[in-house]
Amino acid sequence: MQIKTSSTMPTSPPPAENNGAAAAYFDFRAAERVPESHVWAGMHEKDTAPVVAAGDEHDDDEDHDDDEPGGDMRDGHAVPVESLSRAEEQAARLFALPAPDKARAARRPGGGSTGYGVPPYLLRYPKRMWAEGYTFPPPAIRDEFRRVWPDAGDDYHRFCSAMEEYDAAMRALGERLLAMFFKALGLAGDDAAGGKTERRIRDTLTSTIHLNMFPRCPDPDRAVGLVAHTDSGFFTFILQSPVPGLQLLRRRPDRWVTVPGTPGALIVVVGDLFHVLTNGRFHSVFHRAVVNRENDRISMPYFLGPPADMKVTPLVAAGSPESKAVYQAVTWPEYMAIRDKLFGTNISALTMIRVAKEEDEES
Ligand SMILES: C=C1C[C@]23C[C@H]1CC[C@H]2[C@@]12CCC[C@@](C)(C(=O)O1)[C@H]2[C@@H]3C(=O)O
Ligand SMILES: O=C(O)CCC(=O)C(=O)O
Ligand SMILES: [Fe+2]
Repeated sequence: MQIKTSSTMPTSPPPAENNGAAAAYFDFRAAERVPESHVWAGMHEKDTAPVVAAGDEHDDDEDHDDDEPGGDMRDGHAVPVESLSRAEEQAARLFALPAPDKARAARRPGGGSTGYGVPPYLLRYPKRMWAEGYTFPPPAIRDEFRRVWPDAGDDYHRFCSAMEEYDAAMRALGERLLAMFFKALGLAGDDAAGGKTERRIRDTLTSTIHLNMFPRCPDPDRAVGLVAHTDSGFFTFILQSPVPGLQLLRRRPDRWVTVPGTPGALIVVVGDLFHVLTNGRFHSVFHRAVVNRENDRISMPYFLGPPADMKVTPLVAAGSPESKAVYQAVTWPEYMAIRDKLFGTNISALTMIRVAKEEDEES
């Protein structure tokens, strides 16, 4: 395996026992120290981007006005909040189950990303992260969680109903946000072509829920909850809880911004395929999760993206100064395959499908 040279990459080879798709998680609860298999050197050292708290940073070249696309989501009742807290509560119950119960639902080799365990892409890193995870597409909830609760009792039903409600709320929000993004880009449905594309994308949106549990950590400076990455799909909703942990990378100068632990706040993370779809006008964002000494943290990122067979083609607004697509059309699986091939290099998969230079650099 190739070892990346960037400062956030550890340099020792992966522990062999962690390479299986269904590798069991380390017993975080019992850990009094961070074992070598989970040590990420250099993560929080001076050579990486400094960390600031949201609100403490100043940015002169960006305007924060009331016309931002998400502006009118704030009033009214965009999201049923009880559904979100119920889902969080049920996610916590899932992770509190005995290890063998969770292990019954382990990812199956070749089973894609569904199941309990490290997502395949993250397994390629030589070190493990301080997290447990469970990934599933919402239509599979009932089948998937029979593996955890084979008796299909009350716990099973409570869990499944909570996840289904969470799915309904997030999907509705995703559809509304997509409409706002299209409007903001001047691609809204007034003209026939734009409207048709918008509808086609909205009506075929696929979603994936990834439940993360980041256990409290005896040495948070030497561990990583989730290594820096961009999401590959269109966009991701990340509900915030009182325990902070999500950090976003702001560029030029690079610094990690800690998202405050505001319960009920939803962060929208733009992914690579939305970057492609909007022809680079919406940028995908690097983000990561850090861990802390005191508290467990649960997150439930909700990923929205195109169906596997949809070629994502850059949308170029009529009458905009920019007149040609700067990215090649790709499907999600094609994009993942490119990203996978580039693992261990410092080359972004977006660069690989760029056909013309964007005016701003992407180094
Ligand atoms: C729908 C998705 C989105 C996935 C793949 C699949 C299921 C799991 C998601 C994550 C979650 C953790 C980071 C990431 C980078 C990973 O390795 O698995 C994400 C990835 C992506 O956004 O590319
Ligand atoms: O837990 C978080 O805040 C980030 C999760 C995330 O980025 C992911 O799962 O892709
Ligand atoms: Fe992410």
